[in-house]
Amino acid sequence: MRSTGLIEAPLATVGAALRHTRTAETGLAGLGVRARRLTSADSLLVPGDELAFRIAGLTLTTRVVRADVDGLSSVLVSGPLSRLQHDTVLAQVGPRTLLTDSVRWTSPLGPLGRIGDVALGRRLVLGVQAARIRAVRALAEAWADREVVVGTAIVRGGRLLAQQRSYPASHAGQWELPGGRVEPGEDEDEAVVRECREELGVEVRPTGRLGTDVPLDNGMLLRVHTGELTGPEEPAAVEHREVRWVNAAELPALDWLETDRVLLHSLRALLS
Ligand SMILES: Nc1nc2c([nH]c(=O)n2[C@H]2C[C@H](O)[C@@H](COP(=O)(O)OP(=O)(O)OP(=O)(O)O)O2)c(=O)[nH]1
Repeated sequence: MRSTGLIEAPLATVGAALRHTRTAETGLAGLGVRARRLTSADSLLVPGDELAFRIAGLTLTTRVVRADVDGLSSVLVSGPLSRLQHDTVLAQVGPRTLLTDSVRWTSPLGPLGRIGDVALGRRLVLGVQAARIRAVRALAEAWADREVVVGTAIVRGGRLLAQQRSYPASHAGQWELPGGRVEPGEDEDEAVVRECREELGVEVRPTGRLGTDVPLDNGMLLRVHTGELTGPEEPAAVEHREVRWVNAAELPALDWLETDRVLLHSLRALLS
């Protein structure tokens, strides 16, 4: 079953809304479907997260297998179906984002199950898809006007540059990506170049984007760009406690800011 929706927000912002736990939980409440996250407590879903859905007295559990800027996929872990595959694919269409949601499932009951599919399953799935698209649209369109904080993923020789905060006390010692607020009159690439100069004393060329946006508690959106060093300077900790090049295996061991943890799978993919 396939449903589509056009959303007035950039791809990375729609990707974040799609990953937001609230989309799964409250988006479906109106249909009598109760959704509950079973694994991590982060606000954005990450691969490996499991969700339990209660529908008409039955429980169905799914696991997220992909959560990236181009969409979200999950598969059945347990429940009264023999197979379930849910894929949401996102594509940028000018300033908007096209969302295509497909659900494929196999009923375990043979011909009898197929009758049930037509009578109940299809109507329910269409309702669920419409509710999800409404929930994603509401969040993404509300977030689209937020101020942006750029983060920069600089990679060299299979290692990512991470920096350790020295302030405020609540975050001192935690790791983040170089970056900061986009200032008035500046675009995101310019902010990446300026922040890397100020924080690391290096020249960086922005090369693209990574992962979905991440909503911050301060009402802003964290948006990660990729970049490469173009000059001979070595990155130095100007305002930070330390800078470090980390490989894919070392990545999860650092004490990252909570917001950055939901991007680790995208950063790891960049290193491999
Ligand atoms: N630079 C950066 N900021 C991040 C990351 N993750 C994350 O939540 N943030 C947050 C921390 C801050 O609230 C905000 C970044 O703002 P900023 O770098 O201008 O730093 P700040 O608020 O401490 O302000 P300032 O005094 O340095 O100007 O975004 C990240 O990976 N890199």
